[in-house]
Amino acid sequence: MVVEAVASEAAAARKHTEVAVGILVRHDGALLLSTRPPGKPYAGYWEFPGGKLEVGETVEQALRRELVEELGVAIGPAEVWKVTEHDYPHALVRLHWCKVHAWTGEFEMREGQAMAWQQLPLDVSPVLPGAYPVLQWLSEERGIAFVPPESDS
Ligand SMILES: Nc1nc2c([nH]c(=O)n2[C@H]2C[C@H](O)[C@@H](COP(=O)(O)OP(=O)(O)OP(=O)(O)O)O2)c(=O)[nH]1
Repeated sequence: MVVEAVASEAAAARKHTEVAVGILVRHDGALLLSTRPPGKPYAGYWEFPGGKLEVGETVEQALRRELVEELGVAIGPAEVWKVTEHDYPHALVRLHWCKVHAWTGEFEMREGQAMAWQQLPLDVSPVLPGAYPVLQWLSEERGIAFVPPESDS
């Protein structure tokens, strides 16, 4: 159908928003999640810390900047582990996921978020649907089943 063809061309032409995301892993394996601040799309949803790349930034640079801005911590080395995409009504995002095992500084919620160290399976919800694939992989690494909630996707 013509309308569908036009819609899919529009989707194909839609520009990706590049996002750096940090999976902070504590010595006991717990993962850091925080809530999205008021005023942003999906406010109150749980997510891994991170944010959009600014012009000229690498993923690692953006992640380092975002974690200082949001949490007040300086991260050690961060390499991209997985890259995923999610098509939200507000944006088509490409998520660059980095596992981070070292950081310095005290956690300070600089944007009024809540934070929680979580073992898998998570006991916080709702979680941003764009994070489901990595939750699946992280769960597989630990031999745990992950079932994405159907209502949020
Ligand atoms: N930080 C983060 N973003 C995620 C995750 N999963 C997921 O789909 N996203 C999406 C949601 C947003 O569309 C995008 C991140 O953009 P953002 O608006 O939070 O970034 P930002 O802090 O740079 O925002 P801004 O205030 O500068 O606009 O990535 C996740 O686990 N963590």
